[in-house]
Amino acid sequence: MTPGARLHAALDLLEEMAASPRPADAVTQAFLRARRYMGGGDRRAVTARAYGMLRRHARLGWWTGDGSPRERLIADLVLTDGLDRAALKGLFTGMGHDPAPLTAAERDLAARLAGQPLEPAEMPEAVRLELPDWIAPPLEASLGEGWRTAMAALNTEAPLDLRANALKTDRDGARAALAEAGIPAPGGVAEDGPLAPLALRVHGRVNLAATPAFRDGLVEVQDAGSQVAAALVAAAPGMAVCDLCAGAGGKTLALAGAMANKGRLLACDVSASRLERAKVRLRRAGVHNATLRVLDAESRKWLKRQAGGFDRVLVDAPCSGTGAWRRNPDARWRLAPADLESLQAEQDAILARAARLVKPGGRLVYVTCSLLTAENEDRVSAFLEGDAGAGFTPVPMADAWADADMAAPCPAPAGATALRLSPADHDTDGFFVAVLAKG
Ligand SMILES: C[S@@+](CC[C@H](N)C(=O)[O-])C[C@H]1O[C@@H](n2cnc3c(N)ncnc32)[C@H](O)[C@@H]1O
Repeated sequence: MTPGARLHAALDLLEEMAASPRPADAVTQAFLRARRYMGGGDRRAVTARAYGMLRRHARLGWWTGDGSPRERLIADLVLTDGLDRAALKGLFTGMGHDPAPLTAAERDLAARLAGQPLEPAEMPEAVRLELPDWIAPPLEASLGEGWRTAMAALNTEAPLDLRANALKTDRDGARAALAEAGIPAPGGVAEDGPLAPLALRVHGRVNLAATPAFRDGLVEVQDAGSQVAAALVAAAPGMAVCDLCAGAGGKTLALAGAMANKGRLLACDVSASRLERAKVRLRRAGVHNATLRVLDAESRKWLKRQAGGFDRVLVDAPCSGTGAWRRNPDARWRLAPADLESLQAEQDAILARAARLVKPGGRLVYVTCSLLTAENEDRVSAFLEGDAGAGFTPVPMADAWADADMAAPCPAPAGATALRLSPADHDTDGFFVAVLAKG
């Protein structure tokens, strides 16, 4: 594809994203599936432009008066790439698959923006930080002094983190298997990921799904922060463990590894389709001790019978996903204040349901990928103060960390009863973990 044709394809992708209620990654997958003729370099260039522009969405909107995807693209080429009029003309030729030549109004826009910085001093802070106005205050209140740095880190591209599957290999074995498949680039090595003992980190885009290391279940894609959250469950062989919001099984897989396939692992979710995806991943990873259960209207009685049956119950709660904005840069624009309110009610209800499943002497582990106190500390406090939390006490994070057998030192401050991870401070996605013991 010519450079102009790549821009045209990026524009088509951005227009599809703008018109679709679905998340950007789902739209991108469908877009690329429908264009199998595109080579690897073209795909990378097209998605890099589209995702880069998603990360600059508010700033480009500010400059273009919430302009169309095409106006934003022109603004991006001028403000980010520093292209001049002649360079734009060379891309917008209208020939072959290049985009149509600039109109008079578009030429005026490019002239107005020429030589301007992407972030001028007069740009409002929420725009500069790529935040919807309503969420800036609660994020600032939740993160305190370093919130601007945290927001900037949250708007960068996330690396690809993998977890070596302890059921099949160790970290060095997985690294060697990846290297054999040319991952990362030939001659490079997958470095150790932060904090989590089985984490490997790969920079740049790679076709992981095509490697034997992935197909044979030696590695799974999982952010290092998510790996830490799963490790803090401190699941061990022979235990009964329930992953109540298992989704597509990211943490279930890690729990199965920690249990060495021994004991009972129950993975539940309200979404049958996510559990279907978990099934495929569990099979590939060689997990034999997991049972999957879709939670529906009929499940109430069944769950009652499970009361007091588990050494560990993990609640990886549905949440705002603010901590994962590096991976889903469009998510911040799809979140509304009302979502946050209903999520908190859901989190309280799931915690109460989970509490009944824990054995005396067992643990309830509450996890979100949110950075907001309202979904984290406030939910744990509400739980402990309410009837559902009677008999539960928070485990000091240093103790939970020691129980999880982590090699790295505990990153939580001394005396903390919860762990907060963030891209700025820990180089992971944002996560919150609280471990609660049942007396
Ligand atoms: C953060 S995601 C889970 C991610 C998953 N644990 C992983 O590591 O890949 C939250 C999940 O909670 C599920 N969920 C929402 N409401 C639920 C409920 N009432 N009970 C159980 N699961 C629920 C959602 O379908 C979603 O899959």
